[in-house]
Amino acid sequence: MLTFGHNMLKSFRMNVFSVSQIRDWDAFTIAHEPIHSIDLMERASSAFVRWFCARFDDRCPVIVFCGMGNNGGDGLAISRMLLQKCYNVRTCVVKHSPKGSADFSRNLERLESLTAIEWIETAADIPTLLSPPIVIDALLGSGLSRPAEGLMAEVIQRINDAQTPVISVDIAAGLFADMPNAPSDSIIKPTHTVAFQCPKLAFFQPQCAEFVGEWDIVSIGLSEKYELQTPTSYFYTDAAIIEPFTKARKKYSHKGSFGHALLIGGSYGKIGSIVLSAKACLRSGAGLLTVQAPQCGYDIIQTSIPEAMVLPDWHWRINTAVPNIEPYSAIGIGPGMGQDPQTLLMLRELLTLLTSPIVLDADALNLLSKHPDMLTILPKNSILTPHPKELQRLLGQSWKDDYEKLTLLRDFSQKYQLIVCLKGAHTAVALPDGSIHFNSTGNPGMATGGSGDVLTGIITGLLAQGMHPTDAAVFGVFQHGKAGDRAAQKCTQPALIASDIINEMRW
Ligand SMILES: NC(=O)C1=CN([C@@H]2O[C@H](COP(=O)(O)OP(=O)(O)OC[C@H]3O[C@@H](n4cnc5c(N)ncnc54)[C@H](O)[C@@H]3O)[C@@H](O)[C@H]2O)[C@@H](O)CC1
Ligand SMILES: Nc1ncnc2c1ncn2[C@@H]1O[C@H](COP(=O)(O)OP(=O)(O)O)[C@@H](O)[C@H]1O
Ligand SMILES: [K+]
Repeated sequence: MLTFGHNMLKSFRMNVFSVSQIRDWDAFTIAHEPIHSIDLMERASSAFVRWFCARFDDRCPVIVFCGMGNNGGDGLAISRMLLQKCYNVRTCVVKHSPKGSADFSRNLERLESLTAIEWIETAADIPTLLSPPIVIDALLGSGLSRPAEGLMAEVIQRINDAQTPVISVDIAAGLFADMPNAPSDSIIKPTHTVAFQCPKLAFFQPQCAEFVGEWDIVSIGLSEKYELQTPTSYFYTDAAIIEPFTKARKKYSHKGSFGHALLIGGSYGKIGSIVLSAKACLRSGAGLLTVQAPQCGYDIIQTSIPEAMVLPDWHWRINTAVPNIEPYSAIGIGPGMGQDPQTLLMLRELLTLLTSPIVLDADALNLLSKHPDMLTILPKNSILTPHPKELQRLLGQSWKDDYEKLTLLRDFSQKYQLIVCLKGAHTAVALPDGSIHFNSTGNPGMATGGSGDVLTGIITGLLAQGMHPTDAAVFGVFQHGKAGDRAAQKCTQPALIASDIINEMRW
């Protein structure tokens, strides 16, 4: 029955390192490649310039704002490279320190032979950005050690006021890469961030959205060995995830080879939820699907998804019956289910019968929140798919910022040994080993009723086919977003509805 093999997660994730790890990674590469730090800076800067030139031609005037650390050093090298490509470039350096870093100083010498540097030593020196050029922000990078203040804060403010495209080198000036800023901090609001080698934790935090903008990663060839040997708890799931899972079906396989899923949900007025889950479950490749729903859903489900079998509850409006779980290879429960006391009894009884992981969403999560004792009887590696409000209910508390939210998410997942997919723009999948996997796909068009029901169906379908629960969660979240992206391309984000995600599912 196991068609996908065992936990393939290791082969398809990009590490998200902390600032101190990035610094060590840098040093490791310099020592082991070996390469001089100035040449590594040259490599980083040319990677940025390649990205930049592919998007902006040399008719766009460019103004590069530099600090005096290595981020500023990158900025100086970028200025030089753009000048050599005949771009119209002004270079301004904020004199925030008596002395620049060694590689900043080397790059300053190299640039001074090509052009005049404009030093910003007081607010009066800040150039007016009237006919808006493109701003490259190389003021401060991952070496930020305190919030930007004084002259630096003033420059940041002026750039933000200019309403011009701003491209941040590595990370926006003033933004901490892996810890929260205070609301009053001065931070560049870039249209785009071009980060070196790996994303920063801040890129996945909703509270940092305006300080990140759109973002891309450019490779600067840091040591692969370091990446493999250095433990981290944060990962980014990119398109490489698809490859280990794209296996052709065996010639003599049959519907029994792909599992039998059971979905439980729906209630009077909310049968549509379980219909969406059911369609997505079948599209995920499950061999057979049974849907348990109240009587009122019988005709609706049989008519809208003839491929699914229906197990009607005796109750007209709600789910009450505990199913015989023996025939099923995976169970998903919750979409549109309601929270009637009789449904609660059914859920509680069902949980005591389980021996393998289950998928829980929506009202199943709300019932768990009200009766947290049930969390302890959930099979290890069960998959919960809360949106932030549902997570808050599960935790029984809120969080002061998005960083604390991640800590609470991880603690919860580890305490109960559950997989928790916290849904959002970069859905965060927390695993019982303490790792958190941020998703790369999806778009705001998916912020529409029923999108989450589709995800429940997908993950249940993957689990039914024998996929390891961690793979089913991370891969399912990725494919859900990917289908959403295809759907948005076809019908635009505002017009996207959950059914479009199902129609764009392909493996
Ligand atoms: N492995 C990588 O990712 C590489 C990174 N490089 C660049 O190096 C950058 C990191 O360089 P640094 O560590 O020099 O860091 P920064 O360029 O961010 O600057 C740090 C300097 O600014 C000072 N500083 C910190 N916070 C300040 C504030 N709020 N106001 C004023 N001054 C402040 C510090 O005391 C220090 O002197 C990266 O962001 C990236 O641009 C590349 O040059 C080479 C490879
Ligand atoms: N801005 C966004 N960017 C990317 N994905 C999003 C965005 N908003 C919502 N989604 C995705 O859409 C789904 C919404 O789920 P949920 O909130 O449970 O909706 P519903 O309960 O209506 O089904 C989640 O998978 C979420 O990750
Ligand atoms: K920067």
